[in-house]
Amino acid sequence: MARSAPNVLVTGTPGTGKTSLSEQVAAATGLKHLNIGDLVKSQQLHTGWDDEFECLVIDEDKVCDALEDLMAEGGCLVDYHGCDFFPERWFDLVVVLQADNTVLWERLEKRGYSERKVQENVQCEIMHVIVEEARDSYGEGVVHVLQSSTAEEMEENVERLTQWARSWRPSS
Ligand SMILES: Nc1ncnc2c1ncn2[C@@H]1O[C@H](COP(=O)(O)OP(=O)(O)OP(=O)(O)O)[C@@H](O)[C@H]1O
Repeated sequence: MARSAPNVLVTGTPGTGKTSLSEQVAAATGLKHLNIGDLVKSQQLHTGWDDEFECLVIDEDKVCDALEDLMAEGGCLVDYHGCDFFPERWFDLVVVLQADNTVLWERLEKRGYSERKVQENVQCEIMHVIVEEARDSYGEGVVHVLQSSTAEEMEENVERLTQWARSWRPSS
């Protein structure tokens, strides 16, 4: 069955601005913002805590099961720092946010992350890990990389995604 509204994935290294962007686009378009980190916690879609990486270990199968019906309906804005385990067929647009390394370092430090965790995330950004993951997992025309270091860039990204969602039409 064809979706009546588009599904968008907003991905990128932690701290690049996925949640801030998704909240504003959802408010402007009526798309449903699904913050996967929050969903994992509230619905216990994990297998426990990883001491080494200082995070919950997400149960990818459970997350996909929990999302399947919503994604089939369409109109979802999925916000998560990984993207290779979602079915490719779910998304009409995949946005990868990137931020300047120094800016990202400061944002993560401000959150109270340990120095090691900040370093690992900034390293991930430098190596373009999520961009590569997105390009390996989704079609060329679907993946768009957007910069999100400044408030102006955030504003432009909100505007771009809002316009895109408003002009999207189901394929016949
Ligand atoms: N383009 C931007 N300009 C200025 N500040 C920004 C920008 N993007 C994000 N921020 C700020 O950076 C911080 C992290 O943003 P946010 O929580 O949206 O990131 P995230 O990618 O969703 O992180 P996580 O993956 O950990 O949930 C917030 O304080 C937010 O206000």
